[in-house]
Amino acid sequence: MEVGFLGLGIMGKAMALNLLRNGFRVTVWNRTLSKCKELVEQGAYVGETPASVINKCKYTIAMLSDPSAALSVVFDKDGVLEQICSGKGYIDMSTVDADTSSKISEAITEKGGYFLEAPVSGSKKPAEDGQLVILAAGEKALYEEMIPAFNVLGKKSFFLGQVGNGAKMKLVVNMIMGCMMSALSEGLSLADRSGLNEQTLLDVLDLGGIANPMFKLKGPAMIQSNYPPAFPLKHQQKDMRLALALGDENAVSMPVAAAANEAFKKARSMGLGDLDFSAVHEV
Ligand SMILES: NC(=O)C1=CN([C@@H]2O[C@H](COP(=O)(O)OP(=O)(O)OC[C@H]3O[C@@H](n4cnc5c(N)ncnc54)[C@H](OP(=O)(O)O)[C@@H]3O)[C@@H](O)[C@H]2O)C=CC1
Ligand SMILES: O=CC(=O)O
Repeated sequence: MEVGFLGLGIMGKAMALNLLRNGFRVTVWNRTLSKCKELVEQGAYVGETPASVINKCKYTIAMLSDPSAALSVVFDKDGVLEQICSGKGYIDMSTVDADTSSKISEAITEKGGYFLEAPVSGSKKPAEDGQLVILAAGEKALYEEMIPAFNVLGKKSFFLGQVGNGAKMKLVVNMIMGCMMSALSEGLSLADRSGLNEQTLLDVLDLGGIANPMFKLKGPAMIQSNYPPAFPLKHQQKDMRLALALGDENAVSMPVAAAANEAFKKARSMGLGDLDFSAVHEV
């Protein structure tokens, strides 16, 4: 199977490499072209623009930072819309809001193309290991055609119905994750300042009902103030912001998420946006 891949950041690079390793023919594009080099060494082709990737490939996946990047790659000059046409599928796996996804879907469908949103749960390591959880919505036929690729990228795919449902599910999940990370950060600080051992706190948490892989993975590094970026904090704050907007639209009161968002905003203002989201511990 041949696929195009737009966006080779932390996630996109790992996902495209996985597809290559599993026998897919992959044509990549990244705004900063130098990031394509490692993929080319592993057998990928390079497209000069998003439009040229779409022209070459029947299916193209995008993994971009945020709504403005996702829109720009589709609507700007040399973008996806210039070449999308009947028989071609566009799969946006970036985390964006439902409105952004719907705008992209409408534009692609108008040109005769197929659209699927398919944001993922799981970070750098699950992306490297093909263990993502895929939250797809949109064109069911395209979802079914993408199953071979999703089986390589993820451990489980959900088809959630109409466009927007994948985006919303992803935002709800990440809103919960951001709240949990904020709570862990406060707990570690409270333990430390009140004379307790932080590692002992992690050991206690790991044996009880709120044990989870994220605390276990990130906790020990947080104690060392070590935040190598797997999921950049600026993206977690974007997800909190978009989840809160979804709460506004639906009149859902979210005081815990609002407080956590303030902590992530503060962390960004302290220049921590490119570190892992666990750097909210510094706030
Ligand atoms: N990291 C993680 O653990 C996870 C991330 N996600 C989501 O996946 C998406 C990608 O995340 P991640 O890989 O970590 O992010 P990175 O910041 O590592 O990569 C972002 C990518 O978007 C590109 N980009 C940014 N702005 C533009 C633009 N205006 N036009 C074109 N390309 C642009 C970047 O290009 P360039 O290299 O030129 O800057 C890069 O390829 C985000 O939506 C994130 O929320 C979802 C699950 C887990
Ligand atoms: O979006 C981030 C993740 O870990 O999932």
